[in-house]
Amino acid sequence: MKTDSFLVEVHEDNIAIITMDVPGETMNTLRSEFGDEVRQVLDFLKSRNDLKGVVFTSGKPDSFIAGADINMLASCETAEDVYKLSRDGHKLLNELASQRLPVVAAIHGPCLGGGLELALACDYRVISNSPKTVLGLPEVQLGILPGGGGTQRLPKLVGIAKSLDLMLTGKQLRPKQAVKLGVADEMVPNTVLIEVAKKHLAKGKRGKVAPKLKGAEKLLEATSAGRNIIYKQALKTVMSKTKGNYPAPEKIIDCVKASSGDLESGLKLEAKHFSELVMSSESEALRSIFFATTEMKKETGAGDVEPKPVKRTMVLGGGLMGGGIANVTAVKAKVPVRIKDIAHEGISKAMSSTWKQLDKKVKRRHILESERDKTMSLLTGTLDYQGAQSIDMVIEAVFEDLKLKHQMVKDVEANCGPDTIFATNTSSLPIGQIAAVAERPEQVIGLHYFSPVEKMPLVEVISHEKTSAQTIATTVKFAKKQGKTPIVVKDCAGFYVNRILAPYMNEAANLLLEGEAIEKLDNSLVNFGFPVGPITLLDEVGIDVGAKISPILEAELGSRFAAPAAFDKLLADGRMGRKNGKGFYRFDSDKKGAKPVDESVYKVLGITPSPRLSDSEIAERCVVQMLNEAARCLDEGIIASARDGDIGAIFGIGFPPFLGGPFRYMDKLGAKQLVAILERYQSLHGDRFEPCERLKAMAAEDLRFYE
Ligand SMILES: C[C@H](O)CC(=O)SCCNC(=O)CCNC(=O)[C@H](O)C(C)(C)COP(=O)(O)OP(=O)(O)OC[C@H]1O[C@@H](n2cnc3c(N)ncnc32)[C@H](O)[C@@H]1OP(=O)(O)O
Repeated sequence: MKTDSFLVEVHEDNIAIITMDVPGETMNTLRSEFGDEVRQVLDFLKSRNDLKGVVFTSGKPDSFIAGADINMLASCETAEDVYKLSRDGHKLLNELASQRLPVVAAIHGPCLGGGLELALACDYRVISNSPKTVLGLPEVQLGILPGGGGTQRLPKLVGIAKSLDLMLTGKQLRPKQAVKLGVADEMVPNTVLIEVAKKHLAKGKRGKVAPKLKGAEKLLEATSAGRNIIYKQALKTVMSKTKGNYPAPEKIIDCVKASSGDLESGLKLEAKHFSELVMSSESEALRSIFFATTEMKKETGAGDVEPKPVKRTMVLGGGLMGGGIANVTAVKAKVPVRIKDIAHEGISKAMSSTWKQLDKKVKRRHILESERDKTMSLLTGTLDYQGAQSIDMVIEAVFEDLKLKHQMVKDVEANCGPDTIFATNTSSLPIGQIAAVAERPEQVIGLHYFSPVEKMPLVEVISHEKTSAQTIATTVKFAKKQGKTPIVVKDCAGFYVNRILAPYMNEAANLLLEGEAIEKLDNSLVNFGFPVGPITLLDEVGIDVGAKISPILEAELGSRFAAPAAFDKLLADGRMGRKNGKGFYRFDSDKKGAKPVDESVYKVLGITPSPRLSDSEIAERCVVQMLNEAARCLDEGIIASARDGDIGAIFGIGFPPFLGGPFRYMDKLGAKQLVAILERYQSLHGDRFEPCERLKAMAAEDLRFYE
């Protein structure tokens, strides 16, 4: 039998193979409109007494089911609609689970969210050993919880501690991990997936499963007192991470608590919490990030222009940034990269950091030794440009000095091929100025990575006036291969991310000089939702780096960028932050946990801390500076859209994801309200708070950035 999205074939051995293949879609997702089709399938199974079992699989070449359709969730108008959706799903999955035939899910490719919940309602799960196969319940990353029975079925299968870990982090399990945890029963090559799945059917219906637990986990999960310890610890960890800004994790814990009772009550509670979360502003914001990044995956950054292939690359400079860029080029993009440095030490340092990272993965059995060696063979070093003619893209990561960068441009043009792209990883110098000495300025582009390169998801691709569309498209495509989310921004001091970060950091510095204490400043912004506070960030980035960038921004963009003069005193006192172990915090303490403030810094700055403001006042003063500058960037066309501005701030700075980025947050506040706040601060603290024209115009007409 066949419906639009399901094909049921009965093989000679009387085993029914259900293949899900939603027409016209790249990936299968679960939608309420499939309810009738699933019912027809279940009725068909019921009608065939001759059947011995069922295998459920996907017709998509490299994916199983990517979860419930997020668009469908986003279009729900009331919590009641969502509740019904969840309960309808529960009913169908309960029926699948309780019908007389054993069912095996045969999984190859992503099996996420509702996809895994469907698989959990089956008796067994056989998965392919392909790196494309991942299993997980990532709903928490969308600000929701598994609403298809996952909060009840997973704990029954693998225990509560493992379930909480999976659901609270949203992590995706590779095949080996999935089998080890007991989420999947067997891992086999994709070519024999269906055959092996069929073999599991011989075991019949599964019945109740006792999670395979060991040691302390077993002891704790056996008693209600023990389970309470696990819940308490989970809540503590969650709260320390979320600062109460995300409602989903607490509700996940609540549902898992209910999983030790009867299934139906647990499912009802799950549907209730799920429906409230889908309607929450936090989930709306987090969903917007999913939609934006999915959209961005398809964009070239330069319209219809075809990118050129990048088969060979060179990185200039084997320092922290250069080493990181070489790493993602080899590890993620799997493209050969030559690290050119002036000294052997630079090259070997860069190569050994990638070796260490890969070797750790070998030791944890995440990759094979042969994979490590294959990746390492993509990394080579050189002190000169010999053989550089065939390089398609050079990425320079040398010292921030215009003269030096000019020399690099000239060297590359003299030694590489006529089509070689010169990408500069400058964080502050205008690309147009770097390209000024180029014979082929159309092949010069900015490619600004964030530190640590291996971890930070964003890159800014900066075109200057003469950059060609093909250079942009090629660079954007290559950055994506490196696993990055690129935003294309215009050439201006600070580009987008550092430009909106600078006034925020300066405001924190102003507050410090007004007497607010260092920990209080950091805690205020961490409680607001940033991953680290501004003073910690300054220590991490380097006080000297901040001091170098500030005058460039001030000269190009105006006095609102002036860094507090007292900061010169810090440099005079030899304070650069973590890199030289001397900054706002003490780096010499071996105590675990938060680093203590280096109290002597107050003396250097000539201040005595005397906190006056509340956490929210501190956060507001810093954040509105960032918002005002972000609106200016959009107005000036530095970023192409509010969406790019939101993704840039979230992925580059860690702007609180639950607020959806600065533009969505401005829409939430309302332009009128934001302008009023800025004007109040302007009257108190001066013109650096003057609202930009765009915001004033939007306030006058009550406009929003997003429809
Ligand atoms: C009731 C339940 O508990 C609730 C849920 O299940 S909520 C959903 C939980 N699932 C998720 O969060 C997974 C979301 N998807 C992803 O993370 C990624 O798409 C992926 C890892 C599965 C694949 O990534 P990748 O290979 O890069 O492909 P990607 O471009 O993202 O997606 C391919 C297509 O599938 C779509 N898609 C993937 N997952 C989707 C989902 N859950 N809902 C709607 N569309 C989805 C994308 O929009 C894209 O559509 P397009 O081809 O028309 O642009």
